[in-house]
Amino acid sequence: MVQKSTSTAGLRGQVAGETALCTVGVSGSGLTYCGYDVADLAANATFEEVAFLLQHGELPSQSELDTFKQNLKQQRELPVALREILERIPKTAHPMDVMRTGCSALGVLQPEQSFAEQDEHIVNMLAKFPGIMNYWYHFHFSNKKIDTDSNADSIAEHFLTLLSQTKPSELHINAMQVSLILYAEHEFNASTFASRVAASTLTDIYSAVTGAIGTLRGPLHGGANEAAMALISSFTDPDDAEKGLMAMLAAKDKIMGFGHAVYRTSDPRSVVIQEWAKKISEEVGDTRLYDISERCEKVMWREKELFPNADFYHASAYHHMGIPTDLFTPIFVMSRVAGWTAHIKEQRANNRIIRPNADYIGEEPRKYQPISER
Ligand SMILES: CC(=O)SCCNC(=O)CCNC(=O)[C@H](O)C(C)(C)COP(=O)(O)OP(=O)(O)OC[C@H]1O[C@@H](n2cnc3c(N)ncnc32)[C@H](O)[C@@H]1OP(=O)(O)O
Ligand SMILES: O=C([O-])CC(=O)C(=O)O
Repeated sequence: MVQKSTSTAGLRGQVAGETALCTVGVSGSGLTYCGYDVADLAANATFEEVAFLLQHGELPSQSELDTFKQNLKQQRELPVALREILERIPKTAHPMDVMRTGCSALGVLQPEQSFAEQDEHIVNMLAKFPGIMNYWYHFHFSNKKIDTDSNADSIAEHFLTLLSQTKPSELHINAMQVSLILYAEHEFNASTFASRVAASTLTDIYSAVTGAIGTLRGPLHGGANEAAMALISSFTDPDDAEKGLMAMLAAKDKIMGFGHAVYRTSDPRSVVIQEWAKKISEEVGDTRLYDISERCEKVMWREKELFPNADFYHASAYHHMGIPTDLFTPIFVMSRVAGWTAHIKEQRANNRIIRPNADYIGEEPRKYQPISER
């Protein structure tokens, strides 16, 4: 069994600030957004309701939700200069680099001039991120300059419509709603903390979100959903997965999509997305990757007491929704921007620059030596 670290390396277990947005693992495994259980939200809410909740601390009334959705719809079209920038980013770029550059470019073209404008810029990012990803993707991979202004009712439907260039099925729209809700917020995870550190310098909102996107990109964080896809698709069937995993564990490899810095026994998001992964696999009539995933879960618990995190079952779910693997982590961005920006607002509302100390472990004080004497 893996010994879960009790050291404070990586600031593990340290309190680094206050938030009213989210609790993670308080009862060992739970997750709440502004007091609501994430499983309750995933079963009943839309992503827009959850984004509003994170931004305003309360669920919207019908008229508040209608106005919020209307504002989001009105901001979907990308400025010409941004489309030109996206066209110049090479086909070989990683889509997360496209998202990072797209967000940064938005901050150049439509800068946040004062914090009083922050809500407008949050709507701007929520509305435009699906278009940024899909405009670049279609320009390079289907030789099309797509219209990013769809009539879709939700961000979930809008993203899937732009990607497939057809009307997505209700099953896929509902699965994407759930996925966006599960990914929306997670307390002081690495990318959110990065956004709060940036915000604490009183920088603009696009700079703080650009830093967060770069932080989410890594395989130990959001990039794990893509790495989990690479893992499960490297196995031919569940028995092959068991054999392969045992070899990887013997070689002390990290198994992507397993383990967590805070949860100790389970990630409450995993069981929710697992159900959707099963439904979607059965709908396409191909449960091979899902069956492989289930076996991985069994082996990892038996061998290491490690459990699937939010990313693991997203891999087979997204794959069978026809989403290219490289776009998995950018979808995480389209959702987590709701959480990042809620934290940026919270940091700004009660700010002190985040500037911890370090324990010095270097050389004792010494005199400069001229280069001729070294
Ligand atoms: C949405 C998200 O960002 S969820 C996280 C996504 N990331 C991944 O799935 C990547 C794989 N997982 C990991 O690398 C880790 O579990 C992390 C980064 C998520 C958490 O890291 P930590 O807080 O350091 O984990 P923890 O303290 O529980 O780890 C203790 C031991 O378990 C091992 N361990 C943890 N996760 C794994 C894993 N997935 N595979 C193999 N061993 C693991 C660690 O290597 C460590 O062993 P060591 O002390 O010999 O180095
Ligand atoms: O909280 C973390 O460390 C990582 C995580 O699960 C998330 O950001 O969703």
